[in-house]
Amino acid sequence: MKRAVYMVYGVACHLLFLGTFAYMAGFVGDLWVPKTLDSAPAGPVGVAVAINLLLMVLFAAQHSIMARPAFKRVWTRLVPEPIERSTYVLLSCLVTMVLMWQWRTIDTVVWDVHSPWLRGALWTLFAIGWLLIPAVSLLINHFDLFGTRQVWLHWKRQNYTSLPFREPLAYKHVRHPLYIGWAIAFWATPTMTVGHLLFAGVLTIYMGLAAVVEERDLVAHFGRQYEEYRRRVPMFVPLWKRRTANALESSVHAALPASPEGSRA
Ligand SMILES: C[S@@+](CC[C@H](N)C(=O)[O-])C[C@H]1O[C@@H](n2cnc3c(N)ncnc32)[C@H](O)[C@@H]1O
Repeated sequence: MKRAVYMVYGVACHLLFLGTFAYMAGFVGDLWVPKTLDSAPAGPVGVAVAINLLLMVLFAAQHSIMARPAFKRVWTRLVPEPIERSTYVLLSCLVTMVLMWQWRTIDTVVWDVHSPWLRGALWTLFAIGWLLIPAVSLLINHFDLFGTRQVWLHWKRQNYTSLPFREPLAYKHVRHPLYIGWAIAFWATPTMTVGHLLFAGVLTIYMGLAAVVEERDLVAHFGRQYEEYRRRVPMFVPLWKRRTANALESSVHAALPASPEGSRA
């Protein structure tokens, strides 16, 4: 009975993610859905900026803190291991929904592209970004990332086994293609407002920092294999010269507090 409940819970959390993701595409693109980044200007700009920053800090804190090993050790005393990832997914969806629900529009236009060709190209890029995210997650570990593999293994009375290091397709060229997909999805728009720019800018900076922290975990988890991968493959920009990239990454690493152990982001 418990295994069936976990299975249903895991699948429900996964489906909730897919729904939240689809809504978010409409939210960011100002398309189809009732509430979007640019749908309803409200109140003074200073207040809107403060609320939006607070929402994004909440989003970043939930995503980062809950992925750390120390947090998971305490957390799994309350939440059973097989549904730990699904619960992470559930809370990530809830935080994302709050962000979208409470988002304050700042509709001052930063750029507005008029050329139909360029508009078409930017919408194509937007679609590529949103398609790249599920595609890359399928390449690497989609069902593990969203917790359904964990409940499925539990359902079959099998122990959880972590997935091995891999370099499928895009991972041969950059170490964080998923974050590149998100960045494209956030930035590719023919009409950029101040609110949209704030959203894209803050979340892009967050992903840059999250990738650095995630890599410490990945080195701790995969060991030399990931260290060697880091030496060989650039972080975000394909063909980026390793020397420049290494210097940049080292300075970010130096600015962050030391982390002794590894986990999944
Ligand atoms: C949220 S995903 C983000 C992956 C990466 N930052 C990206 O942008 O593509 C994090 C998960 O990917 C896994 N992961 C990242 N790179 C990997 C690799 N080369 N091989 C296997 N797993 C990897 C980590 O273990 C973690 O569970």
